[in-house]
Parts: sequence; structure tokens; C-alpha cells
Amino acid sequence: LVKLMLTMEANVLLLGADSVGKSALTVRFLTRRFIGEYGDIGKLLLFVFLLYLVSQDHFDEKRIQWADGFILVYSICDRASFNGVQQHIESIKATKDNFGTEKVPIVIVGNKRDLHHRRVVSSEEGRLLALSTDCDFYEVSAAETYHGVLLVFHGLVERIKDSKMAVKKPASIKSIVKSMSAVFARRRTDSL
Ligand SMILES: Nc1nc2c(ncn2[C@@H]2O[C@H](COP(=O)(O)OP(=O)(O)OP(=O)(O)O)[C@@H](O)[C@H]2O)c(=O)[nH]1
Repeated sequence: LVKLMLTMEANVLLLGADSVGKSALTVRFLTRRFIGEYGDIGKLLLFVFLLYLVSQDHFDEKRIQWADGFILVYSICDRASFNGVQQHIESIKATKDNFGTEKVPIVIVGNKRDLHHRRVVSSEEGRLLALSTDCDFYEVSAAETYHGVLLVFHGLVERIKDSKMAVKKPASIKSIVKSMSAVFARRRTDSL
């Protein structure tokens, strides 16, 4: 019995306005714990670590090109952060389009779901934005659960896989045609 392990490396860029929870989501995903649970020294170490991992919220083409997938975060308690997501989507699509890339893997995340008493952006608004821009949508609480955050990253990985397969498809059809014509060419020369 042979077991095949398929692994995939992907660059993921988290974008969003200040304080929407980008660091909290990343820390939750990587350590299963909420960023607020760490003591002062823990927070300092995490901060240094995240300096390497979390990209800040300004755009440049290189960073967008670098990324295979995007997590666009807003807070359900912050309308301006939600409005910013639309602009991010437009910039990403415009930049990726320039390079002829297929459907861009983007996941929209409404964070701070636990603060429902302070909610100003409804779930429907988030879902509609995702529908109209062809992105996935999740509402989560980095403060409360690991599972929802895990689903976000898994959902994005699935999208990245799909887009990589879509890019590869024409090449593989080409290679099938090539190998078939090689077989027929050999048969023709064999029968001569
Ligand atoms: N109640 C609640 N608070 C959260 C949640 N996620 C993050 N926070 C808090 O929101 C604040 C900002 O979170 P960060 O993770 O630092 O946000 P960020 O987007 O990385 O912020 P910047 O560094 O400004 O870009 C912190 O006080 C977090 O503890 C959440 O799901 N619920």
C-alpha cells in the first residue's frame, strides 16, 4: 500500500483597516489561542513574530503579485472597515488582471462576531458583497472560537487549489495531445 502525501505552499495576504483583528485571526489560526490570552512577554514575542508574517494595510503591486490568496478582514462593529473591503477587492482584481491571472482567490471575513450588541454591518451586507464580487464570506470571532477561523483558512486553501488547477488545465490537455501524437507517430514509423 502506497500512501501519497500531497502538500501545497501558498502565500496568503491579510488586509483590512486598523484594529479589525488581522493579528488576532493569524494568532488564533497558528496557535489556537486568542491574542488577548498571552501575557506581556508572550505578546512581545508574538509581535516580533507577526512582523514577519502579517502584512500591513497599504497596497503595492509586488505584494499583491506575491500573494496566491487574500483574506480581507473588516469588523462588524466598524462600517468604515467594511467600506474599505470593496476598495481592496477592486485593487486586487485590477492588479491581478494586468497579469492575466484566472479567478483570484479572495475570502471576506467579518470579525468580532461576539460583539453583536455593537454590530453596525449586517450579515446580509457581507454576504451580498461576497456574492457580487465572487468571493467567499465568513463571519467569525477571533476572540471566541478556533473552528470558525480554521474554516476561513481552509476555505481559502480550497480556492487557491481551484485557481492553480484552472491555470494548469490547458497545459495538461496540451501534454496529453502531445504524448498521443508521439504514440501515433511511432506506430506510423514502426509500420514502415
Ligand atoms: N471582542 C473581540 N475583540 C477582538 C477580536 N479580534 C480582535 N479583537 C481585539 O481588537 C483589537 C485589535 O486587534 P488586532 O488583532 O491587533 O487588529 P489588527 O487588525 O491586527 O490591527 P492593526 O495592527 O491596527 O492593523 C485587539 O484589542 C484585539 O484583542 C474579536 O473577534 N472579538
